[in-house]
Amino acid sequence: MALRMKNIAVRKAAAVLVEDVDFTVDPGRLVAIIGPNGAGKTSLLRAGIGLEDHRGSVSVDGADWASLSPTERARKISYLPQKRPLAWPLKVRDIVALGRFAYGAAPRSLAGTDARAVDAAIASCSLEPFADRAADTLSGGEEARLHCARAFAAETPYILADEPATSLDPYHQRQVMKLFKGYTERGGGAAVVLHDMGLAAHYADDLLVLKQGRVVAEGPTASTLTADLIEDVYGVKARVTDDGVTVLP
Ligand SMILES: Nc1ncnc2c1ncn2[C@@H]1O[C@H](COP(=O)(O)OP(=O)(O)OP(=O)(O)O)[C@@H](O)[C@H]1O
Repeated sequence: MALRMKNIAVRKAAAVLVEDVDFTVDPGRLVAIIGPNGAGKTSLLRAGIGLEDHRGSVSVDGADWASLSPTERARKISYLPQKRPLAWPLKVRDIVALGRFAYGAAPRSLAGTDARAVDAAIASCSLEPFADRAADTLSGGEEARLHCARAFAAETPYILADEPATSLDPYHQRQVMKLFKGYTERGGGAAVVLHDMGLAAHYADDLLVLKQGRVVAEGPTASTLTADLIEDVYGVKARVTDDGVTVLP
């Protein structure tokens, strides 16, 4: 049981965006994908779920991703894209209910399992006070939790999230990471693109480190995230301690 990507490569004309990346997300693990701007993190996630033309193969719990129908795929992996525009002023509860779409649930008439999944997702993301508000009235932190709730409502075994904590204040960044941690503690497998190495150090079980489209390091966070790695990948000096990561001036 795992989400496995093998030999993933993404090219656009002469540009190599991702080259020969192997990547596994195991149930119960939170993997942080880190690397500088343009390293290929988004391209890898998009290729992994078939949104980007690519070479290589993807399997989910033993099933070849290419052979799954759109509905089967939507029941396996939730994807939080980097850009998450809210096109309509829908109610928070109705947006979370979109997570049940792959089960045939109509947002305004949820029952049984669907209603329970939506209520649980709203509760786990502390969105009860906002459930009947128009989503375009939420603050940035509340909106980030809304997107997490939509993903959790789908009750997929895997979630891929592209920078879910970016542009949030430190408190809300931690809140969002705790949501993913809770999801993996309940048995889900999550891969989360992060730019904040402190968050990665604190919350991720494993790291996948990309640079110029290639994997330069991977493994358990504690042994993988070193000052040498940070200098090699980002070109900055850093101090890595049990308390976290400090990027030096
Ligand atoms: N259609 C395209 N043609 C050429 N290059 C592209 C195309 N799409 C993306 N790229 C380039 O591919 C590289 C990888 O982009 P990607 O968005 O995957 O990186 P990223 O690691 O997610 O970056 P960031 O941290 O800035 O979000 C970037 O240099 C980007 O400009």
